[in-house]
Amino acid sequence: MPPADLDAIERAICPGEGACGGMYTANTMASAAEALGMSLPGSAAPPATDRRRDGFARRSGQAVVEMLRQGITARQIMTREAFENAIAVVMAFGGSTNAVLHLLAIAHEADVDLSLDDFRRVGARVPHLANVKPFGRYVMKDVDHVGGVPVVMRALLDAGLMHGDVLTVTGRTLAENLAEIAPPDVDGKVLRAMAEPIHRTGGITILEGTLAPEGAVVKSAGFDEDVFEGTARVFDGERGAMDAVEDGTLQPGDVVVIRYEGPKGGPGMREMLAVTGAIKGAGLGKDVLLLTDGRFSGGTTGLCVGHVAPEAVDGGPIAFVRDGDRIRLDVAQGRLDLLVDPAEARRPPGGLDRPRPQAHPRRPREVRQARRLRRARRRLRLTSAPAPGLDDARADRGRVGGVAAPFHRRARPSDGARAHFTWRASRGGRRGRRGRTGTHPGAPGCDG
Ligand SMILES: CC(C)(O)[C@@H](O)C(=O)O
Repeated sequence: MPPADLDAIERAICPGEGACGGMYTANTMASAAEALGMSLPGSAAPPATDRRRDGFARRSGQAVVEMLRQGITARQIMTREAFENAIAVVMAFGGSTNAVLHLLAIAHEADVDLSLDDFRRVGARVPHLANVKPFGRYVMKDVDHVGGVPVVMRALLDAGLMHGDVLTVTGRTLAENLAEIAPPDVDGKVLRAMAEPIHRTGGITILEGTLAPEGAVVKSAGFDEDVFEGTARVFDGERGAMDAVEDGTLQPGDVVVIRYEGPKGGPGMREMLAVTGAIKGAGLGKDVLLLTDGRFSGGTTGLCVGHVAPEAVDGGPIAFVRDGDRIRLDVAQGRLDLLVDPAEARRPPGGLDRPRPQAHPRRPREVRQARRLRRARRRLRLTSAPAPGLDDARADRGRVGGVAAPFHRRARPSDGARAHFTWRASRGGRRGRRGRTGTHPGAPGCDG
C-alpha cells in the first residue's frame, strides 16, 4: 500500500478523540450505565470533545450532591430490575461481550443476584436494533446524532421491555427521565424500529453445551448463519494460534480452540484481540470459528465464542479437546458442543489434577519483556497487607455529614480479611494474590 494511502486511512479512521468510536466496550458500558440509572440521561453518546460533556460533568457533580442530600444510595439504584434494563440496552445495541463480565461483576458488588440465565432470558425477548460497528455501519457519534441511548430506551420501554419505575441518579424514575427528554423515534437506519429489527433476539447470545457446561458467550450480532461445524485446532495460549495464522496453516472449516487464557489460566483473561484480527485479515473471518476460555475485544465480531466455562485450568471440557475433534456451534439453539461421545470419557478416572498447558516457545520479544518484568518486580515488590483500620475507615466513609453516602459498601464477612495492595520499595515479603473462586468468569464469587 502506498504510504499516502495509509496516511489517508489513518487520518480518517477514527471518528474523533476519546473512547474508540464503535459500540465497543467503552461505549457499551457507557450505554449500560445510562440504562442502569447510574449516569445522567443522554450522557453516554456525545463525543468526547463535544461541549455538552462540560454540562454533563457539572450536572453529574450536582446529582451526586443532591443524592447525598436525599440519602439515595447506589444500591437503591442498582436493583435487579435496573440490571435487567442495562442488559436490555446492551442486547439492543449488540454491545461488547465484555458487558457480560462487567455487569455480573458490578451486580456482585451491589449484592444483586444476577447470572448468565438473566442475559439469556432478556436476550431472548429484546431485538437487536442498532446498526453499529464492529458488525454494522455506524459509530457512536451517529447514535448521538439520531438522539442517543434514550431513543433505544424509549423504544424498549414503550414495548414493555424495560422497567420504567426504577430509581436513577436524577432522583427520579427512568420513565420520568425519558418523559422529560422526550427522545425522537428511531431513525430507521442507525437505530431500527422494533417492528423491523436487525435480529429478532439480542446481539449477545449465551451458549451452553458439552463444551461449555457453565456457559459461553458469543456476539451473535455479527452473524448471518446460525450453525458452524468444524474441526478443532487446539492451542494452549494465544501465541500458538497466531503462529498458525501467520504460517498460513489454518483452513476454512477449522475451529481454533485457544485455552488456558481464562481468569486463572491466562491468568487475567486477556482479550484475544490480535488473533481475531489476524484471522479476519487472512480472509478467514467467515470460515474459521474461534473459541476460547479467554475473552474478546469489544471490537471483535463474527465467529468468536469466548468465556467458555469452566476454563481449561479448572478442568473444563475445553481442556480435553484434541486436534481433529468435531465441534458444533448452534447460535439459534444456544449450543456449543464437542461432538465426541461422550466428552466426559476423556477425564482420567478419579478426576483431574489441574491439566497443564503445553509450553510453547517464546519469541525473543516476549523473552525480553518477561526479563524486564522480572527485573521491575524485583525493584518494586507488590506486597499485601491487611489494611490498618480498614473497617473503621469504611464505617466513616459510610456516612458523610450525617447522611448515608451513596457509594459506601455494606460490610461483608470477608471485608476484614481482604488484603489491599501497596507498592513498596523492594525487600521482603512475597507477592500477595487474591484468591479466585467460583465458576463462570465474573460470576458472583469470582474476581471477574
Ligand atoms: C477496543 C479495545 C481496546 O479492545 C477495548 O477497549 C474494547 O473495546 O474491548
